[in-house]
Amino acid sequence: MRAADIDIDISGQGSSPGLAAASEALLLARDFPQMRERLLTGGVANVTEERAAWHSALRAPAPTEEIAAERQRLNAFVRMADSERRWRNIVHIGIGGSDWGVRLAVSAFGYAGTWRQVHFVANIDGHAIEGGLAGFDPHDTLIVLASKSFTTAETLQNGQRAIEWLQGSGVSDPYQQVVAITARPDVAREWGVPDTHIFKFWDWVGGRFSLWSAVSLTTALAVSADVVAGMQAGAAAMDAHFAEAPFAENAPVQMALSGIVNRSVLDYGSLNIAPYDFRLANLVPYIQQLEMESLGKSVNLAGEPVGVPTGPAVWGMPGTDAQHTFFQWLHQGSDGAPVDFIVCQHADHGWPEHHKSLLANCLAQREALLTGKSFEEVLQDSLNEGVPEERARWLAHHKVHAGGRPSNLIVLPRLSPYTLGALLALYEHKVFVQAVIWGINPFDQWGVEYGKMLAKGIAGELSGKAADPKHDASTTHWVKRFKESLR
Ligand SMILES: O=P(O)(O)OC[C@H]1O[C@H](O)[C@H](O)[C@@H](O)[C@@H]1O
Repeated sequence: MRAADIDIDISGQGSSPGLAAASEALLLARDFPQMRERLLTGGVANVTEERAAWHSALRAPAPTEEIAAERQRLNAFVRMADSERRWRNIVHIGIGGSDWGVRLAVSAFGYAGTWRQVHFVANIDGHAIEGGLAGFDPHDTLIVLASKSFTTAETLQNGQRAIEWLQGSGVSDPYQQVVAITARPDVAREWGVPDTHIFKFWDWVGGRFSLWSAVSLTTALAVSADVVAGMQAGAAAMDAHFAEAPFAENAPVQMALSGIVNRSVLDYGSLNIAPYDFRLANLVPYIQQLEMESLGKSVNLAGEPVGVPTGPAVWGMPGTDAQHTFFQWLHQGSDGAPVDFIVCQHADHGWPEHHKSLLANCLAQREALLTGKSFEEVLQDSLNEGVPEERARWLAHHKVHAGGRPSNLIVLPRLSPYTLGALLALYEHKVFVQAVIWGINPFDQWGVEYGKMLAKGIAGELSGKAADPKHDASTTHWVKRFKESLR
């Protein structure tokens, strides 16, 4: 299958004419065409939060006037900063969707260094902001605060520290060195950020889709505005493919269906992402957030249990590092996991022998998982090497590779903003199709909200508020103990 310049080989997944017919019937029974239409036209796709999930509008070639105007403002800001050679350093402060996408784009296209240095600060751990500010000249640093809600504790606390750092360093007008990107411009204004430094996005952009919004300002400043535009164009091409291609040739649909079989029928509990590209290390956490926040649900839209296992745990690491870390588990462990191999046909460096090895490793790992090696084959290998038969038979049990482990091979012609944008949209739509089939809302994240709320309560207790009597005994013990050490 080919979609937006990307080849998607799903021949490593189970298939049969019966399965294809049943899958199509299931999609229709779930009103998939109508649900897709609602998603792509800005209807209320996120029913529990009563709003659209219209991130596709942000990359449409002809978006709304409001979106186009905000894009122009952002590009003008980047042009101004570049022409005046302002801000050698950027501290990008944001977390989750306000972080991973930008980190991914900057590491993918700025891997060989950028003239502006960027530090990403997400974690509430004070060491993160300490390291994020270290080594930068405060007079030549731009602080980018990226938060859709402008209420996220990590981002606000880290942002406060960064502003104090500017103030404490004698910067004459610190807020001229602060930019806010948010769906709550009013709150950013209350913080003191000037209007010209506030870039807006909208309530209907889910947090994990923020990459498509003005949050990509950091990408534009660190690498270039062309990267942002290229990623948008690639994602828009994948949107068009998703909207128009028949089910049998629709890459997100087909990837979704095999993922459902792997999870809900074959009972694989996880999905491994193996980008054979050093530049795509941050693709793993990006897809991890996309899939696990979206599909980490077990009730359907009617509020009833789904009844089958839903979204898998997503994990991974770039190959070939992964081969020396956990691939043994994939080859011979008792559980195994489907693997998405992602690789570029052409490299952008000047050492063809490295790329040859990379491609060979990618294909070899996939083949080993797929075809395996039987008892008879490994036995014969040992006998050919002269191993005595008794030992060879014993050894063969250890060397057997069951094979039959499912995988996808996703081949980009080369890593460009266009192909990366298309790849991300491929995964987004795959996740959407799976949510439709399982009947769940992929656009909310109540578990994250619950955790945030509890943390806020405990932070209050650590600052002296009365302990919540509803805590379990262990939490009560540790709140008391940490409170003492914080005095
Ligand atoms: O952009 P913010 O409002 O600060 O939110 C940052 C992140 O917060 C939570 O973790 C949500 O689950 C994410 O989806 C979101 O991206």
